[in-house]
Amino acid sequence: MVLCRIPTYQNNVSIASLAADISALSMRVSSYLDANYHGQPDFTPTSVALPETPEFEALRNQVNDSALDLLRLVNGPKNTFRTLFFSHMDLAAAQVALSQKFFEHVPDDKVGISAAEVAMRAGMDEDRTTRLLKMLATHRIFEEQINGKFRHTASSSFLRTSAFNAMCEASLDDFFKATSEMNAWIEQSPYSMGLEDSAFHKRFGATFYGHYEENPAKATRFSNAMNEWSLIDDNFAILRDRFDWLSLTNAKVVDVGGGNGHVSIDLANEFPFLTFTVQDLSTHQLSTAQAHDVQNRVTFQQYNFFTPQPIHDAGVYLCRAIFHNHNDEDSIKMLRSLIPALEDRSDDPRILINDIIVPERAEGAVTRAEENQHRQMDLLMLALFGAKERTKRDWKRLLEEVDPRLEILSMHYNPRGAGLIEVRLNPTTDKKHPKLSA
Ligand SMILES: C[S@@+](CC[C@H](N)C(=O)[O-])C[C@H]1O[C@@H](n2cnc3c(N)ncnc32)[C@H](O)[C@@H]1O
Repeated sequence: MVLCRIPTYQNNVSIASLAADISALSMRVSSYLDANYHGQPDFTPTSVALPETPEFEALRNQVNDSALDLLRLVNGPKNTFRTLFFSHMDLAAAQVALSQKFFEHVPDDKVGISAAEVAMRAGMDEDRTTRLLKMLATHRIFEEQINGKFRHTASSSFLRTSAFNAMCEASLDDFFKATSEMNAWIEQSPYSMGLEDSAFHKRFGATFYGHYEENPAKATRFSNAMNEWSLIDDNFAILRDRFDWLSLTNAKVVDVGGGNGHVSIDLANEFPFLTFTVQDLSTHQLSTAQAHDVQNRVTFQQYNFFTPQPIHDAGVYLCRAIFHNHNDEDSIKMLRSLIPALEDRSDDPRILINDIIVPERAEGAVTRAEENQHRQMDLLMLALFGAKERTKRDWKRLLEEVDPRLEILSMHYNPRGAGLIEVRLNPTTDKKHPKLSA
């Protein structure tokens, strides 16, 4: 007798079971907000900001998984895809609203303003302004009142006031345009990827940073966006708290590819005994540095991280968000450029990698909503740089290939973004016959 294995699906959920989950989870969210004196959010511009604690994030992610599944079941594939595959129209409305400054033109009051007035302030025609505003209002980004005037909601008000709009604009401008070339680029380059072999390069005819060197206004917007992004993915907290800075005997830090040095400046403010050298190739990045109060402890140096590291006496080589925008081949070159600076040292220096550690898959405490955000970053790195975000296994493989003596001392996953990997060069490991790491 042949026994057929019945496939099991993780997907055995029903509308009723999801509704029950959502109900229970929503009560927990609401109680959490009450217990922490947060107030309950609504769609008005004065709505409370949500907490960003790990407990709240975990709840929020679970609600997302269940609520999105419920919508998928209720809508079915046809309606789900109708919305998903046409969502670039929704994004296009936000793209124009950002570049035409709709969020600033609508006043910060309860009365609102007509589409004709928004159009006049934006310097464009009323017809298109109305259509774009109406699309946004379907997402509760602006509210269209019965008298036809548009006023702010919590979401539109957020984009009016938050510096996060620099990241939204960069995403809907350059990133969006580059990503739309992804399939054409893969057809052209099915087996390779890199800075000059990417969807971005195909769209703009230059590498990401090359394009920004030629467009200083865009470069400034990106630099602002990066500053703001660090608030969103919470990677400064992990950098500050998950490495024992106080234990350092050598308090000299080199921030490799440190941009305008904002991370070093923040660390310098937290730890007064540390000194920093911020290295970057871009003179534009280096020129926008604002070290102010800590300028005697934060210095800047132009340096290409594909060439040998010139500073051989630092205690920490910080590499924040510089590998995720390079493919493996380039990342290996960058790390190998550091090795001579770590060799024959009695003070046991560290490499600190502050980059995303992508979960292998959504399981256990990792929700699909959380994995989706990491995967968005992974594919963004693919589109912009022909590069990747890496899983724990990818990081181990990469470091082993650079030099078998590189030893991972700790890895801290961050559900909201960049994690932290502490690495040292273990002098006792045989370069040719490494110990097999666990
Ligand atoms: C994603 S940004 C990260 C900046 C900073 N570490 C941070 O976390 O905000 C990457 C940085 O690498 C710099 N960069 C790119 N190519 C470089 C190279 N060959 N040598 C040195 N820096 C480079 C860019 O100018 C940019 O500032």
